Amino acid sequence: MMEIAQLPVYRDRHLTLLTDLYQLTMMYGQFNAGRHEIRVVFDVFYRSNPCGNGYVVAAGLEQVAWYLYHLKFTEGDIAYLRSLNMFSEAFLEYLRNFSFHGDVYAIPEGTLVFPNEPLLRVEGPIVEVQLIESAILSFINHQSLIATKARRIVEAARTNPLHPGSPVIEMGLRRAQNVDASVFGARAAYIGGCVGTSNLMAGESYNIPVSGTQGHSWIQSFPSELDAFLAYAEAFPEETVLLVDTYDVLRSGVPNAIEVGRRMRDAGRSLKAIRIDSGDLAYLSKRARRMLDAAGLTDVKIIASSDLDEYTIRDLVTQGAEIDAWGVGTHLITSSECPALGCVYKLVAQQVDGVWEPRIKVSENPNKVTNPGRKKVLRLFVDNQAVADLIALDYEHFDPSEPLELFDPIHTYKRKVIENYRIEELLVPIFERGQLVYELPQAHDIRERVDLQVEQFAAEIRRPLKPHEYHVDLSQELWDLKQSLLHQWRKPEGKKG
Ligand SMILES: Nc1ncnc2c1ncn2[C@@H]1O[C@H](COP(=O)(O)OP(=O)(O)OP(=O)(O)O)[C@@H](O)[C@H]1O
Ligand SMILES: O=P(O)(O)OC[C@H]1O[C@H](OP(=O)(O)OP(=O)(O)O)[C@H](O)[C@@H]1O
Ligand SMILES: O=C(O)c1cccnc1
Repeated sequence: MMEIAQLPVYRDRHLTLLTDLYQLTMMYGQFNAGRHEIRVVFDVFYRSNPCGNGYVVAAGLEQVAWYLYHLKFTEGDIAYLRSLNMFSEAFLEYLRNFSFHGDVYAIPEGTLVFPNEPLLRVEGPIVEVQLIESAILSFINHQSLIATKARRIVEAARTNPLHPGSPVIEMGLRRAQNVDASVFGARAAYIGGCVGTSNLMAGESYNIPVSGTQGHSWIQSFPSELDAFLAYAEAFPEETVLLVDTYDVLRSGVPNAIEVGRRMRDAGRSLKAIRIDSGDLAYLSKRARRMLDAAGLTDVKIIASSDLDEYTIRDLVTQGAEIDAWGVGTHLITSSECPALGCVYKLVAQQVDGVWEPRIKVSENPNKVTNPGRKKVLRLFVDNQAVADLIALDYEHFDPSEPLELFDPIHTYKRKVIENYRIEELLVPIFERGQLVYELPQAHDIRERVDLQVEQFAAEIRRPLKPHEYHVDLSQELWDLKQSLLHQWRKPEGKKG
């Protein structure tokens, strides 16, 4: 954790009051009633995949770990809370010694996850676990969303038969919703599969490869486009990328780039790439390719940028665009098509006299009824393909040598039996009694994990449009428990917890 605390993105940070006031009002109410030590369990989960995707790439856990590790109220925080005239001095005094003593289990970053399964399970004294809801959701919602969007864009770029594996570079800093969205967004984009970022703070913080070309201002500031290109090639002889669309791509930009390319070749160097940032990218890239090839500059790559997203990239690929690499900003860093992931944080169990009691939130909408109890998430594999995730109560045991009947928790007539399966338990310990027990992986290791994860799922689940729904089922015991609690709370008098 000390290493992470030194990362530029976390330097001089203090986020304890990054919470909603109602968390403090609930904490105070519990404290006032002498209930603040009651132990509870909350689950973090979302209900539907963003952008019509078939899955989400889990991300944001590192930020959660940093936040919980550093959670404490400063004198400044306490003075501000006092100024609200809502809390007693006894409560403010209690906050002075506050820190996180709970347990956190989480699905590691870079794992493919699905609706309704707990991505995090947080256990601890109710006041502590309540305070952290807002910040945890903000970290997980943001980074998981951007990692998922990035994955969609990267997968689109990989469909290019002319340039298989053509890389995507994240360049959205200027369009991101401010500092954290840009830096943590760049991290998430890298986890999702981008090869690098233009954002230096993200590069410095997370060891993400950085890259940069030049803007139109560079070209405009010289007497001619050729002068600008030559000066750039002089300054960066090993990494010369020339922006060719300031005046006229085919009449001026590409011919000038070819001139620079020839001169570099004569000097024993090589022009690396041109970048086209406007116009019809299919037409211009094909024409530019022909012109470069005709000049013997077959190694010069073509980078495209200009309001790209996964749809435009796929479309350009089908048009046979000669694009070797993609620079993507706005639509990636803001996930403009689907601007929020809906992770929620729900109370699922509470300790009463030392015994865990399940809790449920009832809703008219069956999809919104929560899954009660302390649970685990099991991923079931048959022949190394993930076939379903099973949410079960944490004490349940499954013997993979015995057949297992799975059923849809809403349409229970939909059933299937699996045999000779393998189980992977997804939730791993992150904090135990307030101590960080998890070694946080590097961003590039998480990125590699995504590639491995994706291979475990059928193509039907991964396709970008109307994917097949991956099964997330409940164990029989959990389903029975849910039904019994539902019946109990739907009785007119209900039962108070
Ligand atoms: N061949 C193509 N097929 C589909 N979409 C394309 C193609 N070429 C470019 N696009 C997309 O069309 C849009 C063009 O944007 P816009 O009309 O703002 O003009 P522009 O060419 O970027 O010019 P400028 O940056 O000078 O305003 C971008 O989103 C770009 O990604
Ligand atoms: O298009 P995006 O996916 O957001 O990618 C980043 C954009 O940022 C830069 O544009 P700039 O700020 O100079 O504006 P402009 O090119 O749109 O004029 C760059 O030239 C890209 O076009
Ligand atoms: O390096 C680039 O080309 C770049 C960086 C940020 C935004 N647009 C372009």
